[in-house]
Amino acid sequence: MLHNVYLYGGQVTSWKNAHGEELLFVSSKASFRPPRAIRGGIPICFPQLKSTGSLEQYGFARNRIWSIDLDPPPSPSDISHKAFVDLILTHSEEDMKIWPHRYDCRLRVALGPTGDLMLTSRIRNTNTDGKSFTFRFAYQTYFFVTDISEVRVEGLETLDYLDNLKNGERFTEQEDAITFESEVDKVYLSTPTKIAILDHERKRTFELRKDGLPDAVVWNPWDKKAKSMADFGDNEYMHMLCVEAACVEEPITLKPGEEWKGRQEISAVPSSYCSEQLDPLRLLLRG
Ligand SMILES: O=P(O)(O)OC[C@H]1O[C@H](O)[C@H](O)[C@@H](O)[C@@H]1O
Repeated sequence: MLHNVYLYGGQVTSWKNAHGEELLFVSSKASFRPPRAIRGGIPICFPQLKSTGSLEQYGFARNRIWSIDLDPPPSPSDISHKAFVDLILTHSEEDMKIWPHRYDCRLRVALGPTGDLMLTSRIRNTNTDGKSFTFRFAYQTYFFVTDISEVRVEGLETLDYLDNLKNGERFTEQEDAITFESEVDKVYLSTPTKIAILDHERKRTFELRKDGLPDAVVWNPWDKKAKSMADFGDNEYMHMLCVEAACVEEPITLKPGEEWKGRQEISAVPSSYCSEQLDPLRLLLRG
């Protein structure tokens, strides 16, 4: 059996392991109304996050039709990818009325030799008027989990975070590991490059590795908010967790001709996975 990945527009909507098990969450109430993003999978959020600017919530990229990129820039990792597809989104006349910039937003979706899902985004400023632009970005990844109350996230302990449920106020995480018993909507700042999501019930660990994306959003709407969302089942909050490699606190600025790159890789491994692997100091000591 092969590892599988499915795409809908610029959004990964399914990622299956070699046993055919779905690893991403997609709501049973997700509404497929192209080009709108659907509730689940991995929507790409660009150039705005939340309602921090004048654009639609989380920017327009997740609600656009992307094209196959027939002329992607060469990538040093080409040979190690088992299978990949290159997509591109560029400025449209319509979007330039709301965000007056020219850009190439490229996305490579690749499956590694052991089924890892690798997403690489490259955004280039192609403005011809000499103007820089500024943006934020997130891979809004919905992981499928068996039972949220049995899930633990490691790698974010002791970090500072902005709590979206408290008007974005800044706090420091006090818990040894992050567990879930109510609504959570936090932006962890300057996070390590590896985060682990342990699904105890399924004895499975997702390992998320990232590059170029310093922050990580952790979100679960829990029961009350779930009921208020039209495209989300009342009890589906039990089976999902968003952990999003993102660039939230410090936006990225590109001058004309400049390019930014942000990567996210996720693996699903059996839970003999050890949290020690996340501790860079112990890794260094081990040499
Ligand atoms: O409904 P959406 O615009 O897709 O947003 C869904 C959720 O995404 C993120 O994870 C945010 O941190 C949440 O505040 C938001 O509610």
